[in-house]
Amino acid sequence: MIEIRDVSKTFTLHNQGSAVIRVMEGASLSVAAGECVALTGASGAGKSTLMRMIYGNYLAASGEILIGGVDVVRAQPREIIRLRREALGYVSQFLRVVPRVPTLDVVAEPLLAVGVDRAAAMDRARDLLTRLRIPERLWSLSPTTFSGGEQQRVNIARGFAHAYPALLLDEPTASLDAANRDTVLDLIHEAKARGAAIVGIFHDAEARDAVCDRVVDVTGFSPQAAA
Ligand SMILES: Nc1ncnc2c1ncn2[C@@H]1O[C@H](COP(=O)(O)OP(=O)(O)OP(=O)(O)O)[C@@H](O)[C@H]1O
Repeated sequence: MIEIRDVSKTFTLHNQGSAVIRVMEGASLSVAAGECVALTGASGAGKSTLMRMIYGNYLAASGEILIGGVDVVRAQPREIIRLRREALGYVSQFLRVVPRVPTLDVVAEPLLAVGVDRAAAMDRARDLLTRLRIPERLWSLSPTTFSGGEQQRVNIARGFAHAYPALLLDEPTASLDAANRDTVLDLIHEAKARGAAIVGIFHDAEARDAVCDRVVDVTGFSPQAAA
């Protein structure tokens, strides 16, 4: 479901004499439906860079990144937007808060965007907010004023609302208390059980071991390793 073939990445530093730095070469990885793969490697090894290339925020210099048949490397912006709406979810620790939109709508929005009817979308949003222990009195408010941890949990609820076939997780359990961390691990297990292909970065080794089937060290994709 997520197929990465021979991907390389360079950065051109335009403010430093257009210096070109090669950060990745020969990155290949295949993640099947129902599988969760953790990216590991020391700080600076390229975990976030690979995740950003899969999501289409960074453009790979060469290679292919196939998500449900769409090659993210060659896709037009319009196709990437559709892919993100329908097939490719991304859960980070941080919520991009839109002022004045109530929390329930923030969580239900990805479902409404794919045509789920409003009542069903709201039911799913309520269920997720309850499971992630966001008090009901906050549901009608915008998360703008919420605590960091509350915003993180709203973001997780939003990220798990729609059943994306491919899911990227960037430290989804970081700084959560034990009960909410367990809920997130349950949500990951449920996503796997319905067939999601998942790639994640987990600094929490216990959480990683609880949900991941495999670990891939991106150090193996560094240009030195490929040389
Ligand atoms: N926008 C950018 N411009 C230039 N270099 C970048 C950019 N993004 C990442 N890099 C470089 O690419 C390399 C990999 O960085 P990346 O953030 O992917 O590492 P990481 O494994 O996610 O690290 P960490 O665990 O610290 O988050 C680093 O050498 C970094 O300096």
